[in-house]
Amino acid sequence: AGNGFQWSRLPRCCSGLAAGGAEPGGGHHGNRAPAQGLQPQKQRPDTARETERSRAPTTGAFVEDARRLLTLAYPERWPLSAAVGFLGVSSLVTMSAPFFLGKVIDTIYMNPVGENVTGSLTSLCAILSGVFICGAAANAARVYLMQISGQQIVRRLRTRLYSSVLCQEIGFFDKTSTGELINRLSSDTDLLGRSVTENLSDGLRAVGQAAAGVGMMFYVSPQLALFVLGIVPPVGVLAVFYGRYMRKLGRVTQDSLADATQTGLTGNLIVLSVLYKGGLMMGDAYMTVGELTSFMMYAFWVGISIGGLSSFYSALMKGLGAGGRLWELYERKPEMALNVGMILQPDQFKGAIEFRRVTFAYPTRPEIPVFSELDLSIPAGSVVAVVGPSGSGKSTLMSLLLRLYDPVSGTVAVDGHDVRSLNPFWLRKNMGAVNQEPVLFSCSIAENIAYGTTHPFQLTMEDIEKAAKIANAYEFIRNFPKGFQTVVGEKGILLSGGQKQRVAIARALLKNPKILLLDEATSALDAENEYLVQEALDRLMEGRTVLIIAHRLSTIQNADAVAVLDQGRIVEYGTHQELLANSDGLFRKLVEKQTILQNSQKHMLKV
Ligand SMILES: Nc1ncnc2c1ncn2[C@@H]1O[C@H](COP(=O)(O)OP(=O)(O)OP(=O)(O)O)[C@@H](O)[C@H]1O
Repeated sequence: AGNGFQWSRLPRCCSGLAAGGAEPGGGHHGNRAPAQGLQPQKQRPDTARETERSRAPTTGAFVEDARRLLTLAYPERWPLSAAVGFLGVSSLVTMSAPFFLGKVIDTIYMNPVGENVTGSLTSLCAILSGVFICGAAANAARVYLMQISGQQIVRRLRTRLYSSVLCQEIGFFDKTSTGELINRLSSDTDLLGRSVTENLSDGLRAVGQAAAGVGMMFYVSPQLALFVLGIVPPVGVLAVFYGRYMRKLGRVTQDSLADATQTGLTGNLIVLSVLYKGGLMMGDAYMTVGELTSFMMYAFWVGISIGGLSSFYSALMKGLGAGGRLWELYERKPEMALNVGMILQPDQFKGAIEFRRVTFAYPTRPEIPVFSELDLSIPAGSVVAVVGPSGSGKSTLMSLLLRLYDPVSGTVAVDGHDVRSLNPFWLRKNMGAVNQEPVLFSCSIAENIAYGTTHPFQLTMEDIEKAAKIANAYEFIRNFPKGFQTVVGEKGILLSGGQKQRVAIARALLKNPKILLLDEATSALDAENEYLVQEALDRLMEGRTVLIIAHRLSTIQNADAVAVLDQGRIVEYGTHQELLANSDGLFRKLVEKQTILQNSQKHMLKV
């Protein structure tokens, strides 16, 4: 770490897709099998919980969701408790305001004519101003604490969710779109975070204020309070019928207008009735003007609080809805455990590969088999080129070998061991992959080269430079003003195709895998770049078992054996010469097609 890299910035992709995609040091799963001989494989996790979640929501599920929410908020219990305390103070001040404002009005009205009210009015208003300022300060403290706690909860939630996403099997990403995952991570976490903080405190405040408001209405005038409570239900019923009638009259799009009219009508009727009854009571000297004002203000607060409760309810439901989607991802166990299973000792690990009667279909298309009873053997240390028409499954062979997917039947074996029994983390650590579009990350070239090695902390700048030299990448990297510290942009966008490939080759060289998977998908490299990449690849291939998706005749000619893939099986297998000798064979036809293509290109160039 002393050479200036920011290791913490290296992406920790659990799936290990890139040439060096394995996570150094066992990652955060921590259940890495000890490196001694064969280790037993653990049971595959069940997905029962997932099925359970997809059922219709029940009271049990609701309670369970609420429990999860509370667990999430638990680490923030102290700031949240303080916020609830401040909430109590500010609500108390808010709810005492109408009472004291009523007193101020009575002080003004009730003083006998000619008496100086300045003294008592000034002190009352000064005290009240002080109390209101304290209430506002308590409210500010509540908002601050709620915001901070909410952000902490969202951060924690996002971190957990993100690592859960990284640990899923590849099939999961075939089914789930990136946009959906980003939505889960950004807006759903935000909704949920807010529902346990802001919405909950708003809800608490609404309940508290409604209860206090009703209580104070009774305190100020029990008679008027009883009268109001007596007329609210019938007026409410009236409003519902009126609203329905409006809806029938209007189109569906005018629903909100009908609702608004209904609310306005209900409120106005209630205010009118309070003024009527209160006015009569004042006339009979049962009530002062200040008391009637206080009463009206409390009635308003009760109305506002009940309105707040309904928006709190809808916000809470939104939060719970977002939670339902989040927990599913949060608790999803990958169908393929990442870091359990056998690890082969160096003396047992030779790198022989065998596909035995493999039948496979992608999980998203189970009805379309890619392979049916496919057999292929690749002896340790040999180079086997796979050729075949587009879509015949050449890349799929590699995916099965990396155990990104499991076959439906048959086995994929490394040194005689079914890859399902091997530790995927270990397996991927010992496989390198270089393809036309290498996976580069938006960090420095040095970090990209070092990514995926077993002990990145022990690497020196010399190691990285040496790998870059062998990969024919050193020269172009040195020519950048920042050299190895050049940041390559998202997916390495600031590098050319050939440069990206050479960085990927340097990365694979450092990783030093026993098995190499090459996909030389027809790339649009110019002659010089192609030569440099080919030379680097030749160096990389030395002394390894290589499975190569071949497009160039030169590669096919140099391979120890060529396997021709068609219709889900290996239809021809042998050396280049042997296959070429079969005039009816598919290989011969593929080569002829390519030769024709090359001739036509030559012809076009001459013209
Ligand atoms: N993730 C996936 N989910 C579903 N089907 C897939 C997936 N990846 C590939 N396929 C399908 O599987 C078949 C084999 O694809 P594959 O990419 O292995 O072929 P290929 O021989 O490498 O093709 P090419 O030479 O064009 O790259 C194709 O029909 C393809 O549409």
